[in-house]
Amino acid sequence: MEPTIGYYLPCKKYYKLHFEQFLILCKRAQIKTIEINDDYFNSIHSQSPPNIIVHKLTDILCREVLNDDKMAHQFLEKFRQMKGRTIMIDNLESISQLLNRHVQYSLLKEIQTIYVPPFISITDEFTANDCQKIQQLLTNNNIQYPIICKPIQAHGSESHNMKIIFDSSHLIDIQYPCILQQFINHDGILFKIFLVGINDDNFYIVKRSSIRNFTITQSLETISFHSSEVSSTQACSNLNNGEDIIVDGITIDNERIKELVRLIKKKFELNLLGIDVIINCQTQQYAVIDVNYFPGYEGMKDFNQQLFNLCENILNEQSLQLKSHLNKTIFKNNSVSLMKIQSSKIIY
Ligand SMILES: Nc1ncnc2c1ncn2[C@@H]1O[C@H](COP(=O)(O)OP(=O)(O)OP(=O)(O)O)[C@@H](O)[C@H]1O
Ligand SMILES: O=P(O)(O)O[C@H]1[C@H](O)[C@H](O)[C@H](OP(=O)(O)O)[C@@H](OP(=O)(O)O)[C@@H]1O
Ligand SMILES: [Mg+2]
Repeated sequence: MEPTIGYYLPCKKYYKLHFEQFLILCKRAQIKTIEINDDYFNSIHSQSPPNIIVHKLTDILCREVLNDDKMAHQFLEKFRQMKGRTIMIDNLESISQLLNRHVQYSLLKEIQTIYVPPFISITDEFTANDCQKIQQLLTNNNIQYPIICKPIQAHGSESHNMKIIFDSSHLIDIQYPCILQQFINHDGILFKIFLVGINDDNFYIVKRSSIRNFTITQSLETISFHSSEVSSTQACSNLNNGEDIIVDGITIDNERIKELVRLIKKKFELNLLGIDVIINCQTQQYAVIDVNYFPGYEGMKDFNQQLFNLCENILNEQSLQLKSHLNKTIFKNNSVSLMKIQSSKIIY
């Protein structure tokens, strides 16, 4: 029977990735593909589940975990019920660890050799309205101005509105629940590391524009921005470096990134990852500021081929395991019948 790959991708993601190219590669390799949607689940009893499911369910996961949405929960349960019969790229529990910035950063911090800029989390109204208390927490955690305020939710439309705050008199501007993180001057350059987990070496580094350096000599008004304004491929913001500031010389050490990728992949047990790294322009320290599940892979020309290779590897492994299982069963059955023959010989 030909193997099957199921997929669930929001429409926007499907087109952005040119996912039809992945489907063509599957067809050429005689791998069946099927879209996983309500129609699929309504007819599921008449078919065996796919060998693999590729998905971006982060929006639905957010609705389930953070908003306690019943419909989202019911939909996700259908995927969970396939556990053991289907390999999910990737596991829903592993992805959930990235949805809340506090959880994500805390897990990253557990990796001793990885630097995450210091942060605190503001999750209750009482603290959010008490600027003195927030300042105390910042001081206790050795966090200096400027700071960056990020929504605690890491995925979805509401999660990319950020603020840069320059002094304690503007702590009133925070929007909770959020994390407040030390702003690191990094010469306005961001490195996006895109990973397709065939092996630890399989990553691709893209350089993007980012927020320019700040030197605080006086109190500044809070700056609000959307992360795509400063770091998307089309970004052209007055928060970026001006054209007169040349930062082309900044490079990143491939070996250090390789180790960072290995550690983060192992920690989160995920195959499709985007890791955002900035380099502190004073200390040269590498800082991980964000880990995204199933990012856009913009700039990586052969993403669909890479994803196909990953799926093909998994299918090959599955079929090897099945063969060895069958061999064992045949061997076991043969020995059972041999024993029967021998025992019947004894009897007769
Ligand atoms: N600690 C920091 N110091 C300096 N700049 C930062 C820091 N954290 C984030 N930034 C800047 O803010 C931008 C958005 O931050 P972050 O990546 O956390 O947001 P996001 O909305 O989750 O991004 P993405 O679109 O990649 O999911 C970064 O691209 C970078 O330019
Ligand atoms: O620039 P990248 O490839 O990192 O862009 C990502 C971005 O990191 C966000 O995480 C988006 O994901 P959500 O937070 O889940 O909305 C991605 O959106 P998507 O529409 O491609 O799934 C961006 O690609
Ligand atoms: Mg993110």
